[in-house]
Amino acid sequence: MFELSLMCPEDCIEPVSDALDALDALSVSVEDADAQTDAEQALFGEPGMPPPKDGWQRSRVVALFPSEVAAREAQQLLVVQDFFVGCQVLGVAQVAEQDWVRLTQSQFAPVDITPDFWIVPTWHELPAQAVRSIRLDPGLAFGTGTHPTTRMCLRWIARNGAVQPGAGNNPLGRVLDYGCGSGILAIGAAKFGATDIDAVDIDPAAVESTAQNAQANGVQLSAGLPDKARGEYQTVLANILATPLRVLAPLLCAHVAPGGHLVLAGILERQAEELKEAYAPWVRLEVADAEDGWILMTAQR
Ligand SMILES: C[S@@+](CC[C@H](N)C(=O)[O-])C[C@H]1O[C@@H](n2cnc3c(N)ncnc32)[C@H](O)[C@@H]1O
Repeated sequence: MFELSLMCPEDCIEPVSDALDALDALSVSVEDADAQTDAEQALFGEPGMPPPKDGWQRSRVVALFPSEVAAREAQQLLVVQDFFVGCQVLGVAQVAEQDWVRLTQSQFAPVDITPDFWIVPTWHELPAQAVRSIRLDPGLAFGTGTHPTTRMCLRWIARNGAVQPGAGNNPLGRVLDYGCGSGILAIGAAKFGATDIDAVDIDPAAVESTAQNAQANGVQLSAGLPDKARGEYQTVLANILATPLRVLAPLLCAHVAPGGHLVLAGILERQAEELKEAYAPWVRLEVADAEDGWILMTAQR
């Protein structure tokens, strides 16, 4: 394949990108031409929302074509357009062949939650020390075990789910994973002996992914949209973000059985007080763990 690289000011990015699409480019990407230099500029947008601007004042636009002829034809047509004034052709170059599957897979290694509890991609051998493991491949839903918020929840499950010798029922009891993403927390709870588990998410793709991952791990759980959460649970896990967690406070607390545990993640250190206040009418939240600026907050009803 061949890529056509252009330099464009911000106000030309949209017409140039549209024209490249119309010229059958396989893909069009826009990068900060000053990336990795002192002039680099971050463009922050809200998760799930479009970026605040089309690009940077000096943007590198790269279009991929199946052949050199197609790339050069696109170049010839673009340079005579009115909107191309102010843009510049950087060149046409062949893209080296890569094993993309291998390259992607190499970025995901097994993750240890505790010395003997691991998250392991399916293409990896199980580490010898993995007494318990979750087999999970990166997919559309959040939760591969690499994010500190997920890891802290899983560490809590490992600490609290291990059955003491001679003890009867599993201490996690009935479990609700609220905002289940890939289902990693619900599956983790199952791996630590929980048998009655509901996993819910507002995103239908996450619900689908949770059901598939549960099946691949040989565990039983019930995945669905949030209205699938019914009644009281001994353990309620919610790794979302501080703002939705504040809004969800009455709902989540209503699902915690008397004596049960509430486990919240997705909270930054500086947000601890606002979360404590939001949950104060129902429970007393405490910081139970911290990693890379994120905290885990828990409470018992
Ligand atoms: C950070 S991910 C956590 C995924 C997984 N539980 C983990 O710990 O890795 C948050 C998930 O919460 C879901 N979510 C966000 N707001 C929600 C809401 N109001 N109700 C239910 N799920 C929600 C998102 O769709 C996303 O899948």
